Amino acid sequence: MADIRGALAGGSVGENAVSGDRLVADGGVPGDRILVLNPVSGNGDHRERVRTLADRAGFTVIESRASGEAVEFGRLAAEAGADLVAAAGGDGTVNEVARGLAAADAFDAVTFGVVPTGTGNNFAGNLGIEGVEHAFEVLANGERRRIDVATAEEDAADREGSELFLNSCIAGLTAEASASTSPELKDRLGMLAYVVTGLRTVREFDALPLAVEAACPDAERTWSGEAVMVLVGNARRFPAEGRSQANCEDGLLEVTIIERTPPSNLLQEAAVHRLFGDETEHVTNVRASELRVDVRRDEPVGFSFDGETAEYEALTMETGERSLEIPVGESYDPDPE
Ligand SMILES: Nc1ncnc2c1ncn2[C@@H]1O[C@H](COP(=O)(O)OP(=O)(O)OP(=O)(O)O)[C@@H](O)[C@H]1O
Repeated sequence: MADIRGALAGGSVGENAVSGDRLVADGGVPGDRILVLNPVSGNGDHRERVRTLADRAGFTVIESRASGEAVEFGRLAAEAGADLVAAAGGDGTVNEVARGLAAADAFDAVTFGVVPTGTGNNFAGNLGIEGVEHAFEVLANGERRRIDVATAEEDAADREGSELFLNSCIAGLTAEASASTSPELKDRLGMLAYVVTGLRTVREFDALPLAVEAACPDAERTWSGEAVMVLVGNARRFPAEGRSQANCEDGLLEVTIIERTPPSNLLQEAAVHRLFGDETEHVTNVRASELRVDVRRDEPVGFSFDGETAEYEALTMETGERSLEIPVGESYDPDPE
């Protein structure tokens, strides 16, 4: 508790003076509702609106000032005893705050709220949360479901790397694809925008020699070969048609492996959509409770976890079934198929 009071009082959280002063003056628990706000997500025009609605709903607002800070604030909020911690931002901010809750080992103690103020807001969309005002209605009255949380651990001996994703993980993302994905395309296609850009910019030497091992409900499955990307969905799947929301209460990851094909086949967005069809020979789809992705070359590969990138050589992913309580919108479907 001292930590978050220190953060609030010490001015390390930007313009949180009003709530911070009041809470510190109280000398008590800094509110049982804390909202971590990314003021620059999306087009950055949501700050005052979110603050007003959050204030009405009784939240203490903490603003992130830099990348990564929302992880720390999520952890501090949970350690301070908050029982409702919300993230206002895009998928990246939601991911950061959830990582903070994980670091505090607080998934069983905290309800997590999502206020979509990012560019793609893919995770919020998959939970039926349609906008900022709607998010506050959902926080007040939405049905509270327990959602799977996916983790990825590095397979190195020292096991230093550990990641978390709520929505999706993409393996094989080049730095250029990640940097050159336009906000317009992200807005239109969500995470698929990275895939489209990735496939458009893929070059001969970008092929990924991969070995994939998947623990599927019926059997172990293995795949090896040259891939362009591996898409792993927790709340998101990558279908040819129909809903892109996955069942995110089943303890399973939706895995799509896109094999390398001649680049000319991958240039059109329509072709990318076709790629996800079941009939194509270039795509493998499996559902897995655990997935190991092993890169069979010397340099590491770019992975995007809910849009935040990091490099690894080998990762084992799994889901914690129904590990985090989140209020969801009316259109959320626990079993979208
Ligand atoms: N004050 C800040 N200044 C600069 N960057 C920040 C700040 N606070 C957070 N960030 C970073 O902003 C990045 C983008 O945030 P986020 O992913 O939430 O929004 P987005 O990219 O607009 O939306 P989406 O991921 O849904 O498309 C994250 O990496 C986050 O760490």
